[in-house]
Amino acid sequence: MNPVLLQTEALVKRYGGLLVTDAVSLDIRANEVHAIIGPNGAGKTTLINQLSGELRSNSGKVLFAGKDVTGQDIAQRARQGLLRSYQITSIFEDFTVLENVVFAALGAKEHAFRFWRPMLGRADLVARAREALEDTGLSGRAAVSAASLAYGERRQLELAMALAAEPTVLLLDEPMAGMSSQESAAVVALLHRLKQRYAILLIEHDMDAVFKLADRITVLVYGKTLVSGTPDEIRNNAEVRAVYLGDTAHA
Ligand SMILES: Nc1ncnc2c1ncn2[C@@H]1O[C@H](COP(=O)(O)OP(=O)(O)OP(=O)(O)O)[C@@H](O)[C@H]1O
Repeated sequence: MNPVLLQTEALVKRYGGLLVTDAVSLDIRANEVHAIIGPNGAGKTTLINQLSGELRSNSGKVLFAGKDVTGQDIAQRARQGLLRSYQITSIFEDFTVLENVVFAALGAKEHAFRFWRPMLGRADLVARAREALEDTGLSGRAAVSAASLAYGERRQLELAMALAAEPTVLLLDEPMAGMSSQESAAVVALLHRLKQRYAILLIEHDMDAVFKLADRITVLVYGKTLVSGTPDEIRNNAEVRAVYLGDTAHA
């Protein structure tokens, strides 16, 4: 089995009396896509926020590459390679696609938020940014302003920005949401390639995409892990079919 890169131990998040993450323990291994699925309100986004460091947990642990990062904020975790796609830095509409990616490449490691334009003189960052654009299929749009991108292309740009920041683990919250079926298919193909290099935690409502991509699937219901297993195990689990997949389970 591939090494564990990210792990939670009995992670808990409460909002007042509402237990949103109920002692969740799971792990994400190198070169795998681990998908989290579950009904609306199951706590998927909350869990990803706890993993990225955007939300503090009430109890439990987050271990990244064997190190306890529970007390670290989002920037500290990002610098070590635990990256949530859209949260590294927001898109600057007036800058070009390439400039946005160069900025993400710089921002994750050096916190230098000044001298914007001269950054394009940094050959190492530009090379990394171009590679991320190539990976995400956006090379042809490098020189246009971010404001002119279509919705699907913006999601590709967010992914390119995460890649440029040199992740080891990518946290993706509904990367196909709002995309056309053609755009979704392109993202599925992209994530297939990316898992050769990274560990990916994927939250996605598109079950076709989940069952095509995931090596393991965890089903969350009311903040609790109902079951975790291979796509086949999940597809054939009677309880999962009853609470979530219903008749739409994909054969
Ligand atoms: N800031 C908050 N304060 C209070 N309750 C919250 C807060 N954020 C989330 N919740 C509640 O926590 C529960 C889980 O929400 P969350 O968004 O994590 O679920 P989800 O599985 O991602 O849902 P969806 O599939 O609809 O995106 C919901 O009942 C939601 O109302």
